[in-house]
Amino acid sequence: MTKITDHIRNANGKPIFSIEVIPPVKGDTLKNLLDNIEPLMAFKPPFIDVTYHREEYIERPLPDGTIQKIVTRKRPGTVGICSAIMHKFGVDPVPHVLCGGFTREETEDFLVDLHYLGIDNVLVLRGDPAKPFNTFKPKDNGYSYASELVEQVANMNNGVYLHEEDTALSPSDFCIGVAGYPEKHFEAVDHEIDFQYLKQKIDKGADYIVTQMFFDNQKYFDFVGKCRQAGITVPIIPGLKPLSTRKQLQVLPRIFHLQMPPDLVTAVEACENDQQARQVGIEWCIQQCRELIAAGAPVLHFYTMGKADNIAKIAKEVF
Ligand SMILES: NC(=O)C1=CN([C@@H]2O[C@H](COP(=O)(O)OP(=O)(O)OC[C@H]3O[C@@H](n4cnc5c(N)ncnc54)[C@H](O)[C@@H]3O)[C@@H](O)[C@H]2O)C=CC1
Ligand SMILES: Nc1nc(=O)c2c([nH]1)NC[C@@H]1CN(c3ccc(C(=O)N[C@@H](CCC(=O)O)C(=O)O)cc3)CN21
Repeated sequence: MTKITDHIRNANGKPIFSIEVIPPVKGDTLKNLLDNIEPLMAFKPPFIDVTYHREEYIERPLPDGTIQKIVTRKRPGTVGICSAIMHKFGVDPVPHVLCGGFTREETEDFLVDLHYLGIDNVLVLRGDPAKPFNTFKPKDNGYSYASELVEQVANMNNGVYLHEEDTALSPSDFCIGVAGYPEKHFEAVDHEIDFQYLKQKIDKGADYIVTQMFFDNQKYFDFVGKCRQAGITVPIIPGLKPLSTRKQLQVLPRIFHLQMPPDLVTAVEACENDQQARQVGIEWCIQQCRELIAAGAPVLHFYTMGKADNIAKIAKEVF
């Protein structure tokens, strides 16, 4: 399996198309997901990210007045989907590996499974709070920050597993991606602090950065400039999501803590229906892509969390 950093190197400056998919809700089949991304294979993504979704908590009131807490998982199957993508399309999958919901030992087992399958690329994240909570809580003996998980993966790459009683284990060879926030991670007190923690992830062994989505390229350019100034030399991949409904004008800033450029707001507000908004989202994203490519972005990474027809239209214009 080729590392993401090698895919970038092998492209020799030619921009790469890549996508991110979300596992279907349990009970669904993989077929819809694969059918959806099949048309995008024409644009030859060398890798596809598959998100990971931790457990959620449901609270069920009981007749005796107490509350039963039920733990459930809405979107299981990340590793299976990675394997399917690898074998159906011959594309390198990049599973997301989270701190949330995992002990260190469970993380080690997860990474060992990936290694068995020949999956050597991972995106290492802290992850979101478990629904319905709004603060992140690590599991007992789990990690609070992505940098700690980066360190564990980097240790495994050096043949150092969690427990020294496990002797003579082979080193893994993971290429490690991490998340970066051009508009600051919402929990960070200020840009400076957030930036120090990003630097920490790189210093502990991360090989590249993928950004949170943004709609104003200047945010990405400023972020890259700041990284370079701070001595971060790894590739910085822009993450892009074409706006696709009118509602997203409010929803996306709320979920992902980003600003919508006034021109995009005006254009979407002038739309009479979601079909028109989807078209505005496509055109906006095409402009973003052209400018990013001209500025030398190594990869354009698309968050295709459902229907991918808009991504196909964008890729057709841009690649
Ligand atoms: N489920 C998935 O596949 C994906 C999830 N995400 C998102 O990733 C976000 C958080 O993940 P990461 O960026 O990997 O987290 P991170 O651990 O790098 O940072 C999380 C927050 O903690 C702060 N922080 C980091 N290190 C710290 C330290 N040592 N001491 C104090 N504060 C520290 C950061 O400034 C930031 O506010 C979540 O919002 C999550 O939803 C992003 C992409 C995909
Ligand atoms: N905080 C955070 N959590 C994540 O899981 C996450 C990020 N950020 N940033 C990078 C990627 C991108 N992700 C996503 C997740 C959902 C949509 C999405 O399109 N969601 C809905 C809107 C929200 C809703 O109504 O639920 C959509 O209809 O487009 C996009 C990107 C997942 N990843």
